[in-house]
Amino acid sequence: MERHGRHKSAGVKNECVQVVVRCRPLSNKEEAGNYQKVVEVFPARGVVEIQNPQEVTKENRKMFTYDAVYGPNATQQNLYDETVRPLVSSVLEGFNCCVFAYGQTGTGKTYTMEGVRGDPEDKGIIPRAFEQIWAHINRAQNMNFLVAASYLEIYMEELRDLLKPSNRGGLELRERENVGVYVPNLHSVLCKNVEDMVMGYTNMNEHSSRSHAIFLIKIEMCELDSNTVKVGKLNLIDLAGSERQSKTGATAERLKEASKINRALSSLGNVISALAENSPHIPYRDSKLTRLLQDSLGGNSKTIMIANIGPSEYNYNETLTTLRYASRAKTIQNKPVKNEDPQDAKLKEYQAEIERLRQLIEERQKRERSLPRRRKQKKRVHEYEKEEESAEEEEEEYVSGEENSKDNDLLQMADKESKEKILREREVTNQLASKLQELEGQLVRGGRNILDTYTERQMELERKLSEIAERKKREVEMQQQLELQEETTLEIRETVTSLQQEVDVKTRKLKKCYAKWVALKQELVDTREEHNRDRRELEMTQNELIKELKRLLLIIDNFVPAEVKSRLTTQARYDEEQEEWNLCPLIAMDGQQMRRPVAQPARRRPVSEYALQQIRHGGQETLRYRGENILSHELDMPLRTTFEYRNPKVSASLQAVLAEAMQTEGDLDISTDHSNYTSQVKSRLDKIINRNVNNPDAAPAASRARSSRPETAAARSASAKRSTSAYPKARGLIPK
Ligand SMILES: Nc1ncnc2c1ncn2[C@@H]1O[C@H](COP(=O)(O)OP(=O)(O)OP(=O)(O)O)[C@@H](O)[C@H]1O
Repeated sequence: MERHGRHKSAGVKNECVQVVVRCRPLSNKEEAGNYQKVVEVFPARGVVEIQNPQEVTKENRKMFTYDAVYGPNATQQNLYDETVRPLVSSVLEGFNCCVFAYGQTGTGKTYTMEGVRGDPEDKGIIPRAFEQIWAHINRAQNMNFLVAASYLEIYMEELRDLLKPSNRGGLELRERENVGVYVPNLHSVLCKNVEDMVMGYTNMNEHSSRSHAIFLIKIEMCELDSNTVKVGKLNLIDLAGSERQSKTGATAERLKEASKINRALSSLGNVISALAENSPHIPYRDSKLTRLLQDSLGGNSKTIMIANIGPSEYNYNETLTTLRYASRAKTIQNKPVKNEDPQDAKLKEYQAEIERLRQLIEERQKRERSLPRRRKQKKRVHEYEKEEESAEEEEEEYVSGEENSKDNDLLQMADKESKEKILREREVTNQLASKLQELEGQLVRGGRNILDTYTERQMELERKLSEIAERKKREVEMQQQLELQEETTLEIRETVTSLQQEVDVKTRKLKKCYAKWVALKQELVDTREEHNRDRRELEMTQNELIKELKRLLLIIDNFVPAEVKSRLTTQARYDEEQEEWNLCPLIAMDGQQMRRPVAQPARRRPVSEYALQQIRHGGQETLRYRGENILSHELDMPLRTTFEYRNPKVSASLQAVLAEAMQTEGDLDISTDHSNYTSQVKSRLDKIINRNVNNPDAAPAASRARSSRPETAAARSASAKRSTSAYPKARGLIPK
């Protein structure tokens, strides 16, 4: 739980609002009413637990953690020493600090802030803070202090001066940069000692428990050696009790009052929530209370919120609300800054004025002292002059006697005037001296208490107390950290348990999966073997089929005419369903089926001569030759028509060979029988071919003439083929 020492901007240490919860004992009334306690506090851990009285189960207990928690047995001294004393020490270092007590009516806010008057044991925070401040001032060496106290209340959104009741009505809130929110005409009393402060405080008008009472202490401090000034401010606030309207007693006036108080308190709640949620808009301006607390909540101040609660089941809802508010307030961050050398410090003004008055008085006193001396000197000079002039005086006795009496008169007059002047000067000096005394009286000189052994022991005790407080705070923090860690450990343990269960389930699943995997693996082996068998069989079948195909292709290539073959390739379609090959009709370019033209049914067929003769001779066999169209049968379109027929081309070389065979060595005897003629031609051809093979240069002229032309690659391969065979191959046997 890192609550202190968080830095936000360079140089300024952010500090969270410190939240302390104090639970009072059951009141006599509550005990008499036999109300149950629903609140339990654990100061060592900083924990408060609250149980819903309607549903008493362990799950219904709500737990809240705070910076410190005090139960019914905690003393005022404990609370002060552990939480407020360090804060007041900060005031004396020049910080703005604030302590405010929040809670439902009758939960002990006034008891905590003021305590029981006249009972030194039960003194509250305010009188104890006075004591601490003055103990510090009385011990501080070489320092001047100016201590001012004000006391005001906010009642139904109206500010009232509790130290000067005549000041009522005219008080307003103002805001100034570097000063913050302040009340301009608020009466403040300059205190010279602790008695002044306590007297002022105890004699003041008592505030209503339905108003917010704010005690303001401003301490200006000046170190005489360095002449540096610091200003510490302490706001001690006893808020009005938050109360349910149903519990207030329902007079119209009371309801109006309660609703106004609640509005101010709810605006305080809204400010706390907005700050806790880091909202961009903080509604400080919603009420005078929140405006006054502006610096204390989220501003330049160190703040302690004391949330007072009661333990009774009767107040369960209000207590829960207070605990929730307090919990939210924990997250509010303040930015306390030391107020060093402020421009508006009165102390500096006072010191300058005192200095000025001192110098003035000194000058006047000097002048006063010098006046009678001057008068004596003047007298002596006058007597000497008189002796010098005595001789001449005898001669002119009459005249000089007259002048002498005049001089004496003048001297007497001067004496009288200077005496008056001296008296006047003295009077002014006395006035200045009394003013100086008054100003000096308002300034408090530190270090009045001589550092005797008692004071030293007291200081030591205070040091020890603050040490103990610090340790206790650390203990609570550590305890809270420990609890957090325990919680985390528990969570981890739970997670581990759930993980173990998960592992068990997964192991079972894994085993099942493994068994399946083994079975599948075996199946795979079986399937693979079966597949191999099938494949071997299929390969054998494929080989057989390929053999058969080759045989059939050989037959097609060699014995099926090209056009039939072409028809087969273009028109043959495999019918997947019937698993057989069919010959489809030809499809024209336009996608239409090509049909053989049919004879026009209306036109008559030409009748043959034979048929005509038969008709003439009255033959009965003419039915067959009747003139009507007998071709109703649809035939396939031929691939070629007779128009497309071309004579087979005989290659030029063969033609040349044949021509030579026909021309050379005389005419062939065509009259002889056919076999003789054929053998003659054959022997001639053999001769020519042998000659051509042995002597290619002696090839016929036509052939030579062609070979003299540059040979293309195709021509070269054709001639190579020609040379391998003596005869042109039969058409049907030419390999495709
Ligand atoms: N911690 C405590 N120990 C003993 N008595 C307490 C404690 N807290 C409060 N009380 C007593 O409870 C009563 C109510 O306390 P107090 O008047 O301080 O409440 P309050 O919150 O200020 O009420 P209101 O909002 O009406 O001003 C007083 O009699 C007071 O002595």
